[in-house]
Amino acid sequence: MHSSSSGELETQRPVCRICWENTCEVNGSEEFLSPTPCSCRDERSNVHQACLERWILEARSQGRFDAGTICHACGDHYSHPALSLTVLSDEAVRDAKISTASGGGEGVDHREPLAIIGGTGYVGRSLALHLLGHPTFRLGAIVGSSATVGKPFSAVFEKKEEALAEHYGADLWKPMDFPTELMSARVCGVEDVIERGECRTALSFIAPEHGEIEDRLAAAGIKVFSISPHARFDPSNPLSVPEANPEVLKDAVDKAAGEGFEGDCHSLVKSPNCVTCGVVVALKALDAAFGVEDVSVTTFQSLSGRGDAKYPRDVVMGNVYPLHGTVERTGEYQHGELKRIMPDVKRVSVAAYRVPVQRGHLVDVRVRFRCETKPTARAVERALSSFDPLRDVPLPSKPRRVIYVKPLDEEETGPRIGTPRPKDDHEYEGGMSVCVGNVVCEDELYDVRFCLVVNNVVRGAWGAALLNAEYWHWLKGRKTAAPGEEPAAPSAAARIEC
Ligand SMILES: NC(=O)C1=CN([C@@H]2O[C@H](COP(=O)(O)OP(=O)(O)OC[C@H]3O[C@@H](n4cnc5c(N)ncnc54)[C@H](OP(=O)(O)O)[C@@H]3O)[C@@H](O)[C@H]2O)C=CC1
Ligand SMILES: N[C@@H](CC(=O)OP(=O)(O)O)C(=O)O
Repeated sequence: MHSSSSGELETQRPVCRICWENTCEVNGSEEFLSPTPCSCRDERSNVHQACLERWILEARSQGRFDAGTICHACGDHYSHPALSLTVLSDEAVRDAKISTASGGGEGVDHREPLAIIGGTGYVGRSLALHLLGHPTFRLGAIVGSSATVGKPFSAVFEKKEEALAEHYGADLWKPMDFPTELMSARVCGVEDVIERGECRTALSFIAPEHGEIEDRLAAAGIKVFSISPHARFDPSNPLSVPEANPEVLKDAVDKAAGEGFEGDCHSLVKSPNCVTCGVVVALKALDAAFGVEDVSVTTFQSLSGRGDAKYPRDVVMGNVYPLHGTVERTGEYQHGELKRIMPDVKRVSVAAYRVPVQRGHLVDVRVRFRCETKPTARAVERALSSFDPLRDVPLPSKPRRVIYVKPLDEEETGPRIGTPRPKDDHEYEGGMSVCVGNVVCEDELYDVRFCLVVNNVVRGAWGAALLNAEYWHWLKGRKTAAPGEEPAAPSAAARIEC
């Protein structure tokens, strides 16, 4: 019980068992999960959903892979529908006996095997951890270059993680822990995947100069979902972010059905650049509500955006530098992709910078609207937070909230801290939600400006490819299960009157 300065006892308010506050320290909610997700009782039964999700992710990143399935306080198995993304069903975890292309393989696992191309890289390693608990896909093959083929995945994983942590230092870089569940996995080559024929779906995280690997897989009849810039601007390859342009994959599946699905593998399903993946959902939400005319984007991109390639420490530490004119074409990609996904936007201006942050890209977005009467900041926030165009489509990796709108941090004592911030705001819903804050409409040049944090490794990389794979399979399932019956058409958010 708290006591006030006058010595009077204040009425005790229930507190969350994780943050020890009534108001959630993650998102300001005062609601506790109800019903309680485990057998914890009395004062331990109260828990904010966002706090629990954050705790689960932290525990998992420290190698506790049963976090999210079992409550570490009472030992009970979690069951709560609202925890669908981060908390795995008991069944999914029990069944998660990983069989890899060259080892493991005990037990029956009915989930579809996925090949991860570029699986030994930064994005691939992060996905390998996540797939341990995925309800419909399992790790089928970890594919690397000739430098790593045949090696134990654990040795490659740990060596690369150690190298990054040593290079950037513990203050900046936190390595991922290797999961014991994958101890028997070995790295394999692309030819192994093609010859074995077990994996019919591949997620590709490969540099553009090795893009022919994707073409070889496609030619072998394997459906490839890729984040690589390779062939990303080829109009025959769908460029898809399911919440932003759901019609693109839907059209592709309709077309594939006409060709018999197995014959469709020639087209690669592409996700855009990591920044585009985040910015485009916010812009689509605003376009549906107010009509987007012009967009200016300035990015502050974290170091993990370049995977295992290490920037010289003395250049990046305590520094910021423009990416324009360097080998990194990130700004150029964002410009072209925004124009392709939102062809009605008139003018797009992009400037990209690299900053010494491990994970999470911060993006400053400025927009001019088409609507005559300009919206208030609150109306913009409402349009963003209510955006849910796939609400009727049940995909395991789809965030419950596509966009989290964050109010300013308000502390009773001490100054307000500007928000959102990459370090603190990149893990909503396991990194699949985009976080928006700092929404300002009093600007002399633009109708609104705001900041956005996108998790470049999850929402901007493997999560983007995985969501496309899930959506593709869902659309395909609907198509083959009930010919003639269309999946519920995802509709854009309702237009909000200005
Ligand atoms: N990091 C991020 O946040 C994002 C990255 N991307 C894009 O994703 C791709 C991968 O990114 P990231 O994981 O960060 O990169 P990394 O450099 O960390 O990983 C590269 C991967 O490619 C493999 N590889 C390299 N050469 C070959 C080859 N000749 N044949 C087969 N495999 C090969 C590497 O294998 P080996 O270990 O054997 O060398 C490794 O698995 C890039 O195109 C990047 O632009 C997109 C969005 C976000
Ligand atoms: N290059 C991006 C990551 C990415 O999205 O890759 P690409 O631009 O190759 O699609 C970054 O620096 O953060």
